[in-house]
Amino acid sequence: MAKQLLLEELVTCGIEKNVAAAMLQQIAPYLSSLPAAECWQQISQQILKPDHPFALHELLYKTIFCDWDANQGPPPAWFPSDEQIRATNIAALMNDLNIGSYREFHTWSAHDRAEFWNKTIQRVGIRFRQKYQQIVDLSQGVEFPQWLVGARLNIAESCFQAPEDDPAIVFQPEGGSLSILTYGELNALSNRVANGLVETGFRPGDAIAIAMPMTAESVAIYLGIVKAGCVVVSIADSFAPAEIKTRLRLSGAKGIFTQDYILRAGKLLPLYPKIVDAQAPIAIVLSLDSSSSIQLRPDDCTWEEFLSPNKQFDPIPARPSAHTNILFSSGTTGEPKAIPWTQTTPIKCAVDAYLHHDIHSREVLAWPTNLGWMMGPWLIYASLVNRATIALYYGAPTEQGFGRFVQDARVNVLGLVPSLVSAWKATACMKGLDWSAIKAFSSTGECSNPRDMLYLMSLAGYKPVIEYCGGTEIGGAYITGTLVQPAAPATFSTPALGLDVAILDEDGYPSNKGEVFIIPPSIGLSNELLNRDHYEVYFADTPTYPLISIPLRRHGDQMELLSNGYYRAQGRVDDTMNLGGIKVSSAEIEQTLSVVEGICETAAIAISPPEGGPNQLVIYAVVADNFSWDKEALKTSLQKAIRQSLNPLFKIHDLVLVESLPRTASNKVMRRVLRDRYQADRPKSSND
Ligand SMILES: Nc1ncnc2c1ncn2[C@@H]1O[C@H](COP(=O)(O)OP(=O)(O)OP(=O)(O)O)[C@@H](O)[C@H]1O
Repeated sequence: MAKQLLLEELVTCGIEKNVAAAMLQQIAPYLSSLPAAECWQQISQQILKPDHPFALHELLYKTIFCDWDANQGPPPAWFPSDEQIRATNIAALMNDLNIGSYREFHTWSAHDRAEFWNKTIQRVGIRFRQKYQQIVDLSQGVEFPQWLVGARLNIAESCFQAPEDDPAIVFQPEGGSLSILTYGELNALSNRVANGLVETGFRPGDAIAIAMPMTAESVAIYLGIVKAGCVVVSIADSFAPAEIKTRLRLSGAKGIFTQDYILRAGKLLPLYPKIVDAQAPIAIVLSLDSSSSIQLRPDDCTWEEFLSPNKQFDPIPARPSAHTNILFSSGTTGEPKAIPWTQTTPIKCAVDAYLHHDIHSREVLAWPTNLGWMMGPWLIYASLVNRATIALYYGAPTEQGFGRFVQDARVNVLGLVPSLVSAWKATACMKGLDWSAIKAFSSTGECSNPRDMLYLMSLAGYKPVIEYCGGTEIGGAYITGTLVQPAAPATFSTPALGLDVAILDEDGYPSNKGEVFIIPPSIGLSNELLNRDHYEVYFADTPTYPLISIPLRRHGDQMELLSNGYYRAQGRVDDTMNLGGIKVSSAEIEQTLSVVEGICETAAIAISPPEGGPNQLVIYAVVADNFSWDKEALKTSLQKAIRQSLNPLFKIHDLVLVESLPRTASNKVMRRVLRDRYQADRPKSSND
């Protein structure tokens, strides 16, 4: 089919008629002469600009790829050039190993895992006090691997190998200006923390919590705790006292670092009183607002009182399996799990970042998060082990101030959760900024939708989005992307290097769509849980992969392998529904609905009717502020989208319009809460 583009179509996107005419003249030769991929490369890099209306970006993308086979998922919106590929860390390693193609490289990494980790540990320069005699001992089975046998290390030491004067952290308080903490300064500050801990009476192995925003100080505190041989207990600052209390109890924390207030969108929110309500142990309190003299409990002390003047500290070496951090999963599917990270988990963070995000020394990496979510500690190791710079903005990432920070700090890799992009798209607050320093985005936390990811790519003149899916108990990703492969919005191009995945159907046979299992072992995969039986949670009753008879590790996600070898996330196994005998994931329905005009976001849930019988599909939807909707008309549009793109048999039973969707503290939609809410409200809201 010849690609056609009409002047009126450009004008409808908001382009002035004479500008549109000139643009059409530029575009037409590409459209008529080049294959789709090349045509898109030319147009996306040379004609489309971040300031053009997004409707124009979308129109051109759809027109150019009008013949694209939808079984392959969305078409790529970024293609690496040979020069870009040659400059990557992956290419350097492939060159070393004399491996010619990425697929071959992944196969090698998954088959010769010991050698993969041996090589990458050397590449990123992990420091050992005593080197390992063996990379992995699997004598007790892949479910119980012993990594780096015989080694002694303190992983914080691997964070300080950049020149002392290089920037370790670039940061900016809300309304303030950019500041830099060098590697030398961060090292000295974390040593003062480690000395402070020893002087206060803490001993190696003690668990010490951090409940405060991710700031230059909290990064120094994190590294100081690890240097002292203690264990960080990461608690997100947004939690209520009861949740903080549970996490302190589960981890047996003996002390806590916190802050008096948090500044968010111009408001001072008290944090220390929440710590007191949680009956936390001895607290070391940083002060955001020096004018407020918050009354401390008798045993608590201020940051200034706590900090040792001694800037030298010899980090305590430990076994590879020693805990460094206790994290909690987000609890999307139930009670959060208390997951210890060992001295080796950070190696997974650093190696993923080195290979998949292609982090080089002195590059700047931003990822709005908190130490309470795995991406917080991940960001520390991903940046510092690779001698790069962490970029921290203390204000809300939903506002333009954040975008300006990304511009001014010359951020090279910007990570985020998909809901942040929806917010930026809804308010257009990131328009007009210069994000040209960005070389890649990364999205994690929950399923993204292709439209929002295309929008994100367009904000920086088309740079790839590395989808990054894993979990707290993985220390990184099990499935992701690279900078040596084309990037298609909201898809993954590869299982993570150093491991492999298997997608199985309900009967345990390999399939293109179904539950995804991890083929272990890998550095980063957890070996213990504090509040559950690790083997029961991840290995008991999992199928054995037919061809290789290795026990598979459960993760609870649904995945689809597309015909071009890329993957698409389908949400959690628990969010899968059976509609009229056909299995479908909520994520698939939500992705389909995301393109309907006026829709900001949706959550699809299945409800069992009280009288029994097949599940019914209920859609919760948030609509755009400026959209004048009529519920029945909207329901018809949604139904039409499902009929056209998914399956005419999936009938929407009910549409519920809401202001916002319930989310976990880490921003994940809690469909189980919606299911409970709908069942409870059913007589009122159902249209039976
Ligand atoms: N890029 C992504 N695309 C799709 N889903 C993602 C992505 N990144 C993360 N996720 C989802 O988040 C999960 C990991 O989150 P986390 O470790 O916080 O555990 P959780 O599953 O949310 O919590 P719990 O185990 O307590 O239910 C993944 O298994 C996946 O379902």
